[in-house]
Amino acid sequence: MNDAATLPPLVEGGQINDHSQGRERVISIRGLRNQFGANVLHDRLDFDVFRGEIVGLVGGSGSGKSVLLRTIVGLNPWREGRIEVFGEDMGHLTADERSHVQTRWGVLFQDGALFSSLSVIENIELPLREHARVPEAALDDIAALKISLVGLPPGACAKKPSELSGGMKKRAGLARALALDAELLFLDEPTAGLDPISASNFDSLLRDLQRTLGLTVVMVTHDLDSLNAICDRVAVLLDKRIVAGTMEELLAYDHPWTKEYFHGPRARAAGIR
Ligand SMILES: Nc1ncnc2c1ncn2[C@@H]1O[C@H](COP(=O)(O)OP(=O)(O)OP(=O)(O)O)[C@@H](O)[C@H]1O
Repeated sequence: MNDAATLPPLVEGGQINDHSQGRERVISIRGLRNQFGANVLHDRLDFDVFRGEIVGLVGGSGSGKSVLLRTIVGLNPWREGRIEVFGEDMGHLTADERSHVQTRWGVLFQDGALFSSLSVIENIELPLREHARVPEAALDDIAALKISLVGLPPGACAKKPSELSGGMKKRAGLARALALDAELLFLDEPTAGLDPISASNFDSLLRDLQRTLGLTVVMVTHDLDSLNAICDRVAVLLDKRIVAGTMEELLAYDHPWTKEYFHGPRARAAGIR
């Protein structure tokens, strides 16, 4: 793998060109280093995410995409660097401050499966019980609202996750991630394992929710169709750093990995050119 120094030049926040003007940074990372033993995953990594955008996070297998998401949400202690979310310095929060920040984001991780012993509605009520002071009588109504928001029929409420299709499970997971009225969503390969039609329906749902709720979304994906269809910008984990830009900027970016990825046959099949 090339050394980070060989990356064509970037501007602030790992961007190819500056898109920051007049925009609020919901996430701002500077100089991040993550390392497991001798395995350095992130080094001098900068990354900005602006309010209201959907950013697709891509990169080779094992390049550290999931670890980056887990680091931002506080599930992975990092070695060096500064991470701000909503302007809060994530390295220096009290327990109360951390718990408050956590109510402003939702996560749908690959391993964040729904609890199989609970019904769909009980799964969605969990974060409401844990983090919000919602009166018991209002829990069912709020959870039912979230279930309809993600396009699940009311009949899904009482079902166990095992009774749902793959696409419905993803929607239920999304409803849980949105239970606390999150402003920011972290999704780790949300369309993995879905057939192309269900994946495309999930993408449309995400785009609709992002528009109507004003969400900011960071989404790890291997799905070039999703990248092309719904992402405003794409962030590539390259040589331990983030290179972020619009699809056009990445298509023109001079690096062997991006050239192969964005100009390969799978990209062409997804309509990227
Ligand atoms: N807690 C940990 N301890 C040690 N190594 C870890 C830990 N978490 C992740 N790794 C290693 O870090 C590397 C990056 O993992 P990560 O899951 O972030 O990759 P990824 O880019 O999401 O890959 P993929 O696209 O294959 O899912 C892998 O080699 C993984 O084994």
